[in-house]
Amino acid sequence: MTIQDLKALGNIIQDSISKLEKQYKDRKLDFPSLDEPFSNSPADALQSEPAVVAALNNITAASYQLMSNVRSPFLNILDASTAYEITSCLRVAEQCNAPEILREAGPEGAHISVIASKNNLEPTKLARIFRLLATHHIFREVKPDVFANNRTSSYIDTGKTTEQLYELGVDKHAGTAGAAAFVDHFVDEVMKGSAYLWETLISPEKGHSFSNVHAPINEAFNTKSQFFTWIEEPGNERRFARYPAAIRGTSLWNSPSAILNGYDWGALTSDDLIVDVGGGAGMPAMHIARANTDVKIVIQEREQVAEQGKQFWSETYPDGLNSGRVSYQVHEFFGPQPQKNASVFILRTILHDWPDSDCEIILRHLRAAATPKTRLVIGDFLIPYACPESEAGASLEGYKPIEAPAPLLANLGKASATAYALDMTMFTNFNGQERTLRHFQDLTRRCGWEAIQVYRCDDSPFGFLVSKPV
Ligand SMILES: C[S@@+](CC[C@H](N)C(=O)[O-])C[C@H]1O[C@@H](n2cnc3c(N)ncnc32)[C@H](O)[C@@H]1O
Repeated sequence: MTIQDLKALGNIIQDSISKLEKQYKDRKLDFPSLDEPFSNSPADALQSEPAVVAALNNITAASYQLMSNVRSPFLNILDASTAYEITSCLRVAEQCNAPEILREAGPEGAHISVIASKNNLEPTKLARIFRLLATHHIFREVKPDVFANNRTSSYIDTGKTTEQLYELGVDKHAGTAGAAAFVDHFVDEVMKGSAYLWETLISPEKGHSFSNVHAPINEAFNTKSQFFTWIEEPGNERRFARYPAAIRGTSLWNSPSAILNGYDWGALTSDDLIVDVGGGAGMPAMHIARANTDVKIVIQEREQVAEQGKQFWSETYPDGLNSGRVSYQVHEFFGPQPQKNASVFILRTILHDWPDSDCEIILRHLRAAATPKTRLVIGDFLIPYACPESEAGASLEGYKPIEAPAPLLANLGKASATAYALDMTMFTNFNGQERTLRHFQDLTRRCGWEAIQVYRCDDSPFGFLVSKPV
């Protein structure tokens, strides 16, 4: 990197800010302030517009690349070596219900002793934890030892009162979109599992294995159970209870309409049936059901999760279930598929949970139940390389590699980082993985499906791959 390259990065930032300014000015809005709590305002909603997303991605990628260039290698590597401290501190803040306590305190904030006493914790230790977070722009220290929410910290506010939260046996995440549960899952079992990545790689038994019980989480928690079995075992009650809410949170990592752009749902009629295989609490299905009020949807899940899902629907969109248009079916996807007349099978964030050999079993069962008109919609990250794709890339209708202006990394670096973090999470929990488009094309072809189209929002590497039976 030369001074010219630094200037080029600076120019990308300047240009992108000018584009943002125009988008906001045109609508007579101001850009949301980091100091203010998140609200579902028009200014917030504008952040999902493709032109705005493109500018935000360029700013994110360029500023992180600029920062990485100008800092000393030792400080860069030290930051990377201690990133887990942010994770640990975030866990404390979430467990303490700090976003909710600070919402009630208002913009003036609350002295750390308020958070400490509500949680029976030592206040000076807690202040240091919140100061680290504030230094990373999560919470604000408005006066010495007085903290307030900011845009980022308030995003994991469940909206519940502190009185509700400290009631015995309360389900903190019930009825929420899942942001806090998502954090809670990552900062607990995923972080602990991830700490054993190296031990797993060098394990004579697990290192070269693609078995679903040879994941870092198996090493970390000394268990031989696959993740979905393990999380239902005694001792994991809290983890299991929050898991469906955490999965709801996966609908927040790109614009809420991403699933709606994932297929031509509007073309489906009341004669059509969508089968959401491993549909979880059914957040993506709920988006589809609200947008297309004709189509029928069956959400298939394991028994306990189906019960959790029904509970969530009855709290948030009871009409879906009451009208009979949406229903849950208990089904394990490693067995034969009972729905033989589906227009669409959805597998959203399912295949990334499993190594290839397990995905093949799932895909073959769906293929056996497919009619010639059935379409398979796989929703997962389509992992870009960190270099220009050229001959390594795949091509398919609707697929275009990310176009990053030089000298940005070809995959937009920090702006695409979630995809790679999720890839490592899939490794950690399941010995699963996120896949490139070509990997998906090969995998589906082996199971009697032909990939025909990609639908992807421009805002992230997350995409929807449509296949037809061959
Ligand atoms: C990552 S979640 C995805 C949920 C949903 N598709 C979504 O995108 O929100 C994976 C889901 O697979 C379900 N699952 C795991 N093993 C299963 C099995 N053998 N049969 C059916 N569902 C299973 C889990 O209960 C979990 O809800």
